[in-house]
Amino acid sequence: MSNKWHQFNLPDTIRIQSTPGKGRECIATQTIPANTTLLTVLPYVTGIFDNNKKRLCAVCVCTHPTKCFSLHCASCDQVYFCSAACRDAYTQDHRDSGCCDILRKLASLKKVDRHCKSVAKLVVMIYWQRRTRPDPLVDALESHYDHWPADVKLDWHRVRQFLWQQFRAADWLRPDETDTDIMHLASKIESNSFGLYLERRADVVAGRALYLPASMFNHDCDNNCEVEQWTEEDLEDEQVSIPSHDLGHPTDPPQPMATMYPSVFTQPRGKNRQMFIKTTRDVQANEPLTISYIDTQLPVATRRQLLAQDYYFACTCLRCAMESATLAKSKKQKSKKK
Ligand SMILES: C[S@@+](CC[C@H](N)C(=O)[O-])C[C@H]1O[C@@H](n2cnc3c(N)ncnc32)[C@H](O)[C@@H]1O
Repeated sequence: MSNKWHQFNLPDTIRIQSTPGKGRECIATQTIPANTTLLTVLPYVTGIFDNNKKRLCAVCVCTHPTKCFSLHCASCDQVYFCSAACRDAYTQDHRDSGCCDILRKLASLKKVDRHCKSVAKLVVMIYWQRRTRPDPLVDALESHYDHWPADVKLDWHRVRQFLWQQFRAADWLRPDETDTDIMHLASKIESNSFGLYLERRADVVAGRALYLPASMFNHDCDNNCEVEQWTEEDLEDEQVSIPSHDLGHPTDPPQPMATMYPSVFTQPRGKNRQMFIKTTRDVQANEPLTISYIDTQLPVATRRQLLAQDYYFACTCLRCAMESATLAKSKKQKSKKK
């Protein structure tokens, strides 16, 4: 086993194995019962989507319970904070404003695909962060850049040029680094990051984050593990109850109390967005440990299409193989009948 895989800091219950057609995958080293938490990971880097940047704290990644945070980084205006403590943690880390300059320019870049912009935000943060907190695991992540179709590469053209120029001017590049390396990082982010959901709104993806050790978990349409995220605690402690008629017209009939939250909290609302990976059923020793990247309730053709289109791979799981074979057989029988 390569030494670099040990750097993923996985627990003793997991080893990494390289499997043809699947790359590296996590394997159970022993029998693991259902509902066992295998990993608890903090994000290496998080990027909140522009349309939710006021709703999620850029440091602890908690969600404002009802509206928007007002504290923000005055230098770039791209990141918002739940509390002065989170703002101070961020600005202390970003005292050198190079990151803010690039984030601000990126936000105002015109005629750029929104998805590219949101991935590029993480690229900037990783390049900035690696100057003080490099992590060799970022280099070890899998990239599918070489498989990107020409139209996707074209969508990226402007952002690619922008990042290359900015990183060069800021002196952030390693001596032999090229603009293709920047694109490989963009692809690694696409293939290895996890969606950040609004707390209590599991249907709204509000950003994405890299949880490095979790990036070693492959997809399976019959997965035996699941991912959970968690942040907030004591959410209710700062809510203020206001009689609703204070908010409405004085002649309105009396209403029950309404709950309000301040736009700046006295304490950080969370302890970063932790990710848990836990088993959903009993797993045998030497069995691959897998999660699902997509909705596994979908029919096989749709699942395979989504995985190819969004993740650039043809799923080699047993369920796909069996359902694809059944589908092919029934199509053959139908065409014979005709
Ligand atoms: C998050 S990474 C998982 C770790 C990866 N295998 C590696 O070696 O770095 C996701 C990548 O793993 C591969 N992969 C994951 N699940 C797969 C599956 N069911 N079939 C084939 N390849 C898979 C794909 O290349 C995918 O882009």
